[in-house]
Amino acid sequence: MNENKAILSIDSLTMTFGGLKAVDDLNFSMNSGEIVGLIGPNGAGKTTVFNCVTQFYKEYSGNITIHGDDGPVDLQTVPVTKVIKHGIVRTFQNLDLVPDLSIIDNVLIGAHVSFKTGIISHILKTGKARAEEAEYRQKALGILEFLGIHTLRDALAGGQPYGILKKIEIARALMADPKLMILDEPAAGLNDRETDELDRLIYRIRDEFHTSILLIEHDMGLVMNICDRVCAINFGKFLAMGTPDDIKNDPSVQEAYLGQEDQA
Ligand SMILES: Nc1ncnc2c1ncn2[C@@H]1O[C@H](COP(=O)(O)OP(=O)(O)OP(=O)(O)O)[C@@H](O)[C@H]1O
Repeated sequence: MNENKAILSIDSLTMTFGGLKAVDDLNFSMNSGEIVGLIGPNGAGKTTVFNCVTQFYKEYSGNITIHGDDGPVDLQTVPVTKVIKHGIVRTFQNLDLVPDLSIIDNVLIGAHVSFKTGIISHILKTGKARAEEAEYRQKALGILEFLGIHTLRDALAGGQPYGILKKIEIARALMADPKLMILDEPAAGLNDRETDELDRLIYRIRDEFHTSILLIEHDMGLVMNICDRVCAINFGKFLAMGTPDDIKNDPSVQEAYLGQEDQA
């Protein structure tokens, strides 16, 4: 599925730490419904790109634009806490869950951004707030079912295997009805069976939730299997963007990765 309508554009993105250009005049864009992988050797600048897109870093130069239903929005004008309102959600490599809460309550944390009734109504548990909570609980259950972990809904998140924890984080992100999901190393820590399942899950998320997916992943098998297109960077600079086959055969990409092996 590729609707050929831009969802995210990155134009001349540069992010500097002291004297170091972590991202250096980077340009790429992705279309609605696309699964795009951002790859590059260690220290290439991938995480910095994610942190700029999600506005965790705001001191960048260049433009990052989300093309939502209401037209293009320059994300630099959007506070980090409001980025989710523009349909962008992110999962973290270091899972950001509350171990002492049940799985479903962890997922419901992702819904607070969408609540229409105010916080006071929720504290006072007014009828309207209770109805809204019930509606979101139902939605959370549906998402847990989609991910195949609904029977665990009342179990504590703490102590669950890594594969389950990752699914809880994905469930929480899906509560926000994302237009663009940003996945930070989704396969890290998963065994082979879980990684195979992740391939299919990412497709199902794209197709059933009508979202685009941008991912950083060191597991090249996963990247090459699932991505429609791959963007390769090194030393913060654009190297190449194309289909997985184009990228595998691109001399500049091969050289960047060989350089990394030489250092190892
Ligand atoms: N907060 C920071 N302060 C200073 N330097 C940073 C900061 N974050 C990243 N860098 C530097 O910017 C460069 C790009 O780092 P970044 O983490 O974006 O790369 P990456 O491609 O995500 O790497 P990896 O694959 O190893 O996670 C590196 O040289 C890194 O040391």
